Amino acid sequence: MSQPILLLNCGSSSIKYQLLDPSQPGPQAVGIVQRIGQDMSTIDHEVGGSEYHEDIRFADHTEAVAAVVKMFVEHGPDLDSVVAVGHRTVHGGSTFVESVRIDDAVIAKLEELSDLAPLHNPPAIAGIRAAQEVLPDVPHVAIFDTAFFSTLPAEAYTYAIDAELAEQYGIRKYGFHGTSHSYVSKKAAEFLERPLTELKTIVCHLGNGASISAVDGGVAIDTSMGLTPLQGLVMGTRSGDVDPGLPKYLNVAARMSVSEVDTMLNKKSGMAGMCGYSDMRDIKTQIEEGNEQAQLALDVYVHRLVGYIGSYIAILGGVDALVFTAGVGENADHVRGPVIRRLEALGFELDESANLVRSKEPRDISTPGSKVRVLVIPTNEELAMAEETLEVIGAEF
Ligand SMILES: Nc1ncnc2c1ncn2[C@@H]1O[C@H](COP(=O)(O)OP(=O)(O)O)[C@@H](O)[C@H]1O
Ligand SMILES: CC(=O)OP(=O)(O)O
Ligand SMILES: [Mg+2]
Repeated sequence: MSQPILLLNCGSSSIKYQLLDPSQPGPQAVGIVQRIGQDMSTIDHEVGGSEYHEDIRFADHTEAVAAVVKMFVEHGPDLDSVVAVGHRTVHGGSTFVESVRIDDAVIAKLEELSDLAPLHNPPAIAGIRAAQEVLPDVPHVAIFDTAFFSTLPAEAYTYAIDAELAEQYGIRKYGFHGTSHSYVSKKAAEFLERPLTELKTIVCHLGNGASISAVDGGVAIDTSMGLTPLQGLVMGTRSGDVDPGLPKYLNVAARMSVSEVDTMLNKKSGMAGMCGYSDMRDIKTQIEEGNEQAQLALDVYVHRLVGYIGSYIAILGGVDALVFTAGVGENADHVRGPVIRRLEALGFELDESANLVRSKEPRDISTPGSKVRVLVIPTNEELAMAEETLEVIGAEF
């Protein structure tokens, strides 16, 4: 019996979606809306071997979700037989450590958590509301980015701040992109034909948002994002790590409010802040055209990443595989190349021509002599979300 599930993955700059039927191989439809909120957005919808593309500006995720629904209406498949919808929901806080069926109380809690994920929970809530309007009679399930990191040891998730304050306000490292880090670390073990339980893996999820995790035997032991998805690596528009003294300094020196500083760090920093471009494709073009600011921005991005990789090798006590995934990790050889070259002293050796190969398949881009396997593994958050959705609705049937 056909039981398609609709999966909506609202990222900060994109919406990825799939219609998946667990009884069928491969998705029935797959699509992506990109560059939401930028000068021009795109939507690509793929069904039964046909591809549909439109260039339209979507100011926000509500407009983008409406366009996704329109694609289904115009080009199919019919959404009438959908049995459930799975939504990527970034911040679960301490309330949600596993996937849940969405009701009004869940939405209210997600709204409360919006302050902690201002670029993510509001789009996810917009996606949930829009999808509930189109498909009011089926269960909607929230799958949390934070869930995979609920295993972090206390020494990794505790901030060195006033313990009572931390307890009262739930201040700790939560970690994000967990569905992807979990999926990709399992895929790495499969690709290497080694038991997950014996593998030390570092996963670099480099998209518009970016995070890195240390996974020991399938269990996450550290990750770069924190209380919010702002901490850690350099991202498209987010600063990642800065001196915690910065808000106070800007408050005094530039008379910026806390909220202005927060907006600056989330939306006007990272690659966009340093060189005016948030998209690694544009940054590549700019560097080729001699833009020195773009080159500096890439150098900062690579420097930060190399530092985290070195730190996670130390925390893991060694590493078997370093994995690149998500938009930048899967596609940007001009990011992977400089990172691996700088890790040569630690036994990493890049196969330069393998690094340039374009593919949607998992692949090894290290030389046979490299002490660490360097892999590119396309993430598939939607497939992992489908499994979660089935588990939640299965338990309720
Ligand atoms: N062909 C490519 N070359 C370089 N970078 C790319 C390419 N395709 C996508 N990207 C990068 O991937 C990013 C989007 O990654 P993605 O994982 O889809 O992000 P998110 O889920 O956070 O919206 C874009 O901002 C762009 O920088
Ligand atoms: C949590 C996060 O940063 O997600 P995204 O990469 O989709 O923006
Ligand atoms: Mg993403």
